[in-house]
Amino acid sequence: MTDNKDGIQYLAYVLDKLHQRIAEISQSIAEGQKEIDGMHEYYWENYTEMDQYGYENFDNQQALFHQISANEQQLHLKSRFRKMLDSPFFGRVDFIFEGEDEPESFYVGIGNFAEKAGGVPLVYDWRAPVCGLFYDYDKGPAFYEAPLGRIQGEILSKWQYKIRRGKMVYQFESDIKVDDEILMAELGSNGSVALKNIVSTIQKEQNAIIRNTKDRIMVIQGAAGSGKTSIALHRIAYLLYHDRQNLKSSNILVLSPNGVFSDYISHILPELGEENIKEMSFDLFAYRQLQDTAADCEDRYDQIERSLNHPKAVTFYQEKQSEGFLNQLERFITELEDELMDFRDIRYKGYTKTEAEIIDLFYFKFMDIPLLARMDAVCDYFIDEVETLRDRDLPDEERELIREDFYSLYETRDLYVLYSRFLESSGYPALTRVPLEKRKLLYEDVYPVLYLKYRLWGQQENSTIKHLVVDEMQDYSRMQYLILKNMFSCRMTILGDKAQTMEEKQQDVFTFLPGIFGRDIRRIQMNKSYRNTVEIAAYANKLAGISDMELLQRHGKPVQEQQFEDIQAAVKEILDYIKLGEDEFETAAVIFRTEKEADLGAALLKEMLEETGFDTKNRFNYLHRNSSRFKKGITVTTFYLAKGLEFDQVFVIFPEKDQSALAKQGRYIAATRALHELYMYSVLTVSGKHFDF
Ligand SMILES: Nc1ncnc2c1ncn2[C@@H]1O[C@H](COP(=O)(O)OP(=O)(O)OP(=O)(O)O)[C@@H](O)[C@H]1O
Repeated sequence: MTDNKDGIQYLAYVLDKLHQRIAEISQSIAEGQKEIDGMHEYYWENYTEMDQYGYENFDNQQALFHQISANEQQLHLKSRFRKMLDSPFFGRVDFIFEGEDEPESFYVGIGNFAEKAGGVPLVYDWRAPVCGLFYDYDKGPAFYEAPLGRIQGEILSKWQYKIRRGKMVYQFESDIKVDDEILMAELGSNGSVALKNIVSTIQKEQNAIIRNTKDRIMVIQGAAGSGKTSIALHRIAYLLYHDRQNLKSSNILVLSPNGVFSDYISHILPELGEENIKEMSFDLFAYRQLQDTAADCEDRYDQIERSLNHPKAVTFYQEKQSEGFLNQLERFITELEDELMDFRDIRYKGYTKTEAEIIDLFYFKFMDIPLLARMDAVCDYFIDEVETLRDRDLPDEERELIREDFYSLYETRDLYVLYSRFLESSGYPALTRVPLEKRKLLYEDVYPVLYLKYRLWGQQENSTIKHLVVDEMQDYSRMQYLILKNMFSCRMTILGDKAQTMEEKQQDVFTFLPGIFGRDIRRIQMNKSYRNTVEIAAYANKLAGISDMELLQRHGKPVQEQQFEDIQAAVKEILDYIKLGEDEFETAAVIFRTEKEADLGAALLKEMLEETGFDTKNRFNYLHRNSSRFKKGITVTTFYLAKGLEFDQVFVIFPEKDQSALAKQGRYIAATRALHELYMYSVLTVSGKHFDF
């Protein structure tokens, strides 16, 4: 045994045991593989002689599956232990259980590790109940919730360790919370192309969200850089660990803003020893759902670009997502019940369903079925009657003919036509009358049409998803939440920041979410920012008029503001400040207002960088709406695509003359992407050449 109160000795001990365990697992995997090969061989040699009922074959297959799954589990374990060789633990709590004399030491790491399977852990998974002590308390009385109830006691000391490549970098006893030197060191480090795991420095208020299993719907309003996305992902890891029986990674869905963001967060769960989860953009989902209504739908980005480029052009975006519009749509749906129908008798080979009978079925017997799906029920009822009377089933072709007859009682079943009619009747321009393949919906119409679709056709609830995470909650309208509520009746973690709304007006979803989800909602506010230096956060807060943010005392270079004639001059200036050499920064971003400006800026910057010999092939990235990767080096993009990401240095280039509310939000979103250095440039004109994709 070793002295488990001495971090360095304990490290050596744990590393030794890890090596031993990895060697044992490797051997067991090799033996398992031999078994699998043997089973295959046996099968091929004997399958012609196996019993005629297939019992032996079935037994063999079961044994084979069992062995393959055992091997997969071993491989998974081996990969986790190998990861732990780099840094087996990062914390320790010495805790005296109530009624005992001697403290016990609990080492905290990214996973459980015991000398033997099922043995007492040498290191505890950060998600284990006892590890709550590490995140929630300082020295003194403390407790944690174990499966059998609350465990009381006292923390005698708490330690923090930084171990890299199996070597102790530093260790110290911490009297204060984890909010200390290690946190500062972590925050002071450079940004990378993936969101980092924060297990070693999770803060108390963040821990409370991560470990909350009580509240069905959590809504987290958090300032820029307060760790919302990090927390959401750590929370998923925590829930997967705690409810292994019922919750699998395939039961969780994240609604994320775009592909690059998905890539950016995709490393965390595997890093925490969990499988990755499904991600989807709501827009993409909506477009797929509307494929049989319109061949194409406009992007949200087109909507933003239009608002920026043609601020005076008439747009109904806000109006069409509003509660008033939705109420109008609801009234229209009620009127359709009557107006859409053109009842008459339906006849089939001597059998008749009279108009009166159809009306009775339609408005009474099947009244709970959504309008456009209801006639199927009436039709099935009739077919059933005919089949009973004739005492035989009707062929499929005949059934289809009858069905067509029943469908003809609707004046139209085309959603596009119905929605257009609604627009006209409510005083909006109608949609252009074109065949399906030429139809393109404006972004402002996408969700109203989807809403109409669900109200008229019904919406299937998704029962495989047991937990839904909605990131960037401020970018979803009330209507979108109504749709989500009908799609998912599961638990939800909804997070975002009203100050980062991508519209002229900030949206506080909390004004309408309780009305949609009821009182089950737990609201949490996080005002502490971890990403930016004090200088950057203070500057950004001023831009957005925020005064209640708590700043972590990490200082850096003052924000530099400058004005230039045009984009070319601004981009030229950047060359003098970008620090992407060795021992310097890892990531820098040049963030523009619109696609056109980013396009131009990217072309200019690339050319100028090439002249200096910069490796643009590998370290220059123009991030546009179809990109799916975020790379190290310099990224050029727009503010709306930079959302959720972070960079060591950020250069923001916006036209001076655009002081619209949306451009202001854009400046705030762009500025809060900076970890260490921020340069705010304004340009008087935009001119020059374009980027060649
Ligand atoms: N407890 C913590 N320990 C170390 N780093 C942290 C902690 N909490 C947050 N961070 C860091 O702060 C930065 C911001 O985190 P994150 O991106 O999760 O915030 P956010 O609230 O989603 O931001 P935004 O809304 O601005 O996109 C990240 O670099 C993250 O690693």
